[in-house]
Amino acid sequence: MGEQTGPVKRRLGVMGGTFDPVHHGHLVAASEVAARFHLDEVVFVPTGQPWQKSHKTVSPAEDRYLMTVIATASNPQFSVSRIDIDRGGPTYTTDTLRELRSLNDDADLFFITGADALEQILTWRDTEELFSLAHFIGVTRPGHILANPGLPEGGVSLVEVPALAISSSDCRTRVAQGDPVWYLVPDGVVRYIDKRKLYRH
Ligand SMILES: Nc1ncnc2c1ncn2[C@@H]1O[C@H](COP(=O)(O)OP(=O)(O)OP(=O)(O)O)[C@@H](O)[C@H]1O
Ligand SMILES: O=C(O)c1ccc[n+]([C@@H]2O[C@H](COP(=O)([O-])O)[C@@H](O)[C@H]2O)c1
Repeated sequence: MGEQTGPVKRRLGVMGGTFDPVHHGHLVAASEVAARFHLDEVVFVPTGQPWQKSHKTVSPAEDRYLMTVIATASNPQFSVSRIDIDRGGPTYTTDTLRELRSLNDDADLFFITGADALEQILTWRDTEELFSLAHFIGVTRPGHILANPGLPEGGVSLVEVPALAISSSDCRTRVAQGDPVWYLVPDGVVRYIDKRKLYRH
């Protein structure tokens, strides 16, 4: 009798973030991980309420969602999900991944995170469950050391991506000071920030 093999699973990348605004660092990280890990798709998931940023002012979820749609629209491998925004309440990645698993039962999930976020991951909610829901991929980010801070053996891969020293906070500060953000964020996002007068204080 021949060996029984199940159907080949889709490989779905998940890029969670506040995306206030989304910038080329996010897009390059997603694109590089998609290529290295042979992902079929990367879904960007803007946070609803990022509870660890509750001391900061965060732009309305609809603005962050629309900027993410604009930034990813030209790439057929990228999509954007509203699940964290529509769920309401503080955003926990365990909820995100559970929901994505039930919506994509034909897929294995790969959660993409920068070195700074990976450093903090043990402070997230329900960390024991977290690593059973997806494989985690930590990517390099200028100014942060990419290391596995005691995370489960085999549950995390560390990947070097082209270094882009861009952060959303720096983009917000630049707009507030009247400095350009052209080429730090996609052109459509520059125009959206301008149209909605975001980050001007
Ligand atoms: N330049 C970058 N290179 C690689 N990963 C990045 C980069 N910028 C952000 N990330 C990762 O993308 C995810 C979402 O990041 P987030 O939306 O918080 O952007 P940010 O630039 O870190 O924002 P802020 O400056 O407001 O904290 C996180 O996992 C973060 O580590
Ligand atoms: O699950 C948690 O407790 C948790 C705590 C902090 C951050 N996260 C997730 O980490 C991703 C990056 O978050 P941020 O705040 O750096 O944009 C995003 O998907 C967040 O929902 C998740």
